[in-house]
Amino acid sequence: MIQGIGASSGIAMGKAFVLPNWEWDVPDQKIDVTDLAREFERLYEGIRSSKREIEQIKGELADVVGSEERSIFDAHLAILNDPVFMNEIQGIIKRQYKAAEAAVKEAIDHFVTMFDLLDDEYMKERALDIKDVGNRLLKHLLGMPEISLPTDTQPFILVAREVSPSQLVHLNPQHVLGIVTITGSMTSHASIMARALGLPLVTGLDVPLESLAETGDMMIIDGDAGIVIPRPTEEQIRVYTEFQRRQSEHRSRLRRLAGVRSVTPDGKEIALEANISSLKELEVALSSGAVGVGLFRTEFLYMDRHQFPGEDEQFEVYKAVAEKLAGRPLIIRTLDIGGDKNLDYFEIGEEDNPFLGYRAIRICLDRPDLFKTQLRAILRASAYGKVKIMYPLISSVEEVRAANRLLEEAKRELQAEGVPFDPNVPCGIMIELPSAVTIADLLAEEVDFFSIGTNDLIQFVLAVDRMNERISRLYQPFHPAVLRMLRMTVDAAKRRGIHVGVCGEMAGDPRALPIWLGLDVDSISMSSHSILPIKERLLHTHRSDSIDVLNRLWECRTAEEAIRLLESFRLSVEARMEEAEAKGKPASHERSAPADKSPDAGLPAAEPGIRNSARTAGTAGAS
Ligand SMILES: C=C(OP(=O)(O)O)C(=O)O
Repeated sequence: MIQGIGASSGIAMGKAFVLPNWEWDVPDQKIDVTDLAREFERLYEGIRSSKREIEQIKGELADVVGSEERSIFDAHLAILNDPVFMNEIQGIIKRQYKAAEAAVKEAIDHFVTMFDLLDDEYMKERALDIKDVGNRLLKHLLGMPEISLPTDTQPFILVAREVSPSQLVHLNPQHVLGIVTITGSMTSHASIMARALGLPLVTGLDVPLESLAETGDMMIIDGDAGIVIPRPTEEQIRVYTEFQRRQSEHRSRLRRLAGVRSVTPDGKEIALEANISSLKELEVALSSGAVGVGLFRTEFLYMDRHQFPGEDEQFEVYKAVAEKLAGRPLIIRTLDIGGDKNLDYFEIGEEDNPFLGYRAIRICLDRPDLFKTQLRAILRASAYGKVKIMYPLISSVEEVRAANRLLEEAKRELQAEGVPFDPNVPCGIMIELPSAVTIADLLAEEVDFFSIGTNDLIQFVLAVDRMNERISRLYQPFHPAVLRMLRMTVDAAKRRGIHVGVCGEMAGDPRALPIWLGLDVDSISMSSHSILPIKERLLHTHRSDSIDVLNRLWECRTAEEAIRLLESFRLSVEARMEEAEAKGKPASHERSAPADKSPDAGLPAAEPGIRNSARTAGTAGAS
């Protein structure tokens, strides 16, 4: 049994397929001075073809993975546009009279060695991106076909020294059970991609590839525990088969919770809503039992296109989402571009600090034409469902008032045109800036609801760029400063009697559940796949216990202390869940659960409650 990093959850059992090294054999070919122009033209054509191919992959992925995963390929496009990378290649062709492919190979080796030498995870990841893009470019220059994996065999576990996101997108999930790589990390692009594709992945193994497995060897991988078992014994196979059976039972149990009310044993109900960015995602959200959409990220409507979407186009999307929700609440967040979300056709310009720059509501207030187009579309959709409007990145009362003035203007226009809309459409704001938290009492007087955007809030309270992997350990959701900000926000909302929800990633973190229950927030909105696992916990978590935990949480002086406290509470809830499961007894208030026949879209591989105990038994026997 080999311990690595469990980078994508789930169990896979099957035969190994060891991926041959995806590196082309490139002859170190020289050219004549008269061939220089031709060689440059070959290079540019190769770059054009590579870009076209990457754009095509992005397009094909639109239905399969989210925007975060697709943006990996934006990083690849950026490399092909990078003057430093290109100058290096052109310089080698010009000065050393090398053929384009030989120059590309030399440039890749140069940058990869340089980044690898830095012994820094982040730089190693950039090296892998350069290798990936470089290999694609070489493929075009050499006129080679895509490396394909076998499709005529039984589904297999892919074993490789490393895999690139480009290789992963060409995998047919029907042929691949899981992935093992020698190098990689939790945050590597391949891991992000595997999670999005739902493939178990174990990486970071301290063994040579050759000794790990040969093609055809039986193998078990456990993406939750980060374990690889090459050539397992009969007993290990039996234990993991049993474990898989229990996982599948757990998934069915979770599915049955979809129609159950999310209420604690002592009666506190909290609405579990979904974060979505398209109509397609709404289907998964509804089959996961979401009682509404707490965050519709509209910026994705504006991406992967060449101009701003018009009012009618936006209206059709918002209306379709509102209608599908059939009376359940829908919070539509107005355009939140800038920062890490840029549009090809809207020039923001170079900024030293894009997250602090021209973005979100700042752009909208600066460009009333764009903003009013969206507001009119949302207002028109409000005639078809329970629509609410939410402004992002609010830092002052003036901004709320300025946005509301434009909203009123849009309402007046629609009224004059005789177009139906809800004149009382609720209007709220994201609380994601420390300034908004500190004046939450003043803001609460101006709006109908707050939604705490913990992703940005954490980054701004702690001054930690949420996209910078090098400082990701400083991005601490349970830092006492963040916890105090949460308390201040909820207190301000409660004093004014307005609805308060949470819509950042923290909402779906099981450790944070007692915080929301203790603080008494009204709704939490998360990725659809977190809804049922969070609901299962909620059904076994008393609000009174959560209040006790919260009282102790305020005493914690460090994030580490806070996490220890929340972890121990999480485990105590899991013990209760397991006890109930062992007795075959659902929580009293979940007995009326109607059977949900929906497909298991959005469900996680398993939940810690069953995972931990089953694996402990399993691995004890296995080792
Ligand atoms: C939900 C949030 O917004 P974003 O879309 O930027 O993640 C947040 O900041 O918590």
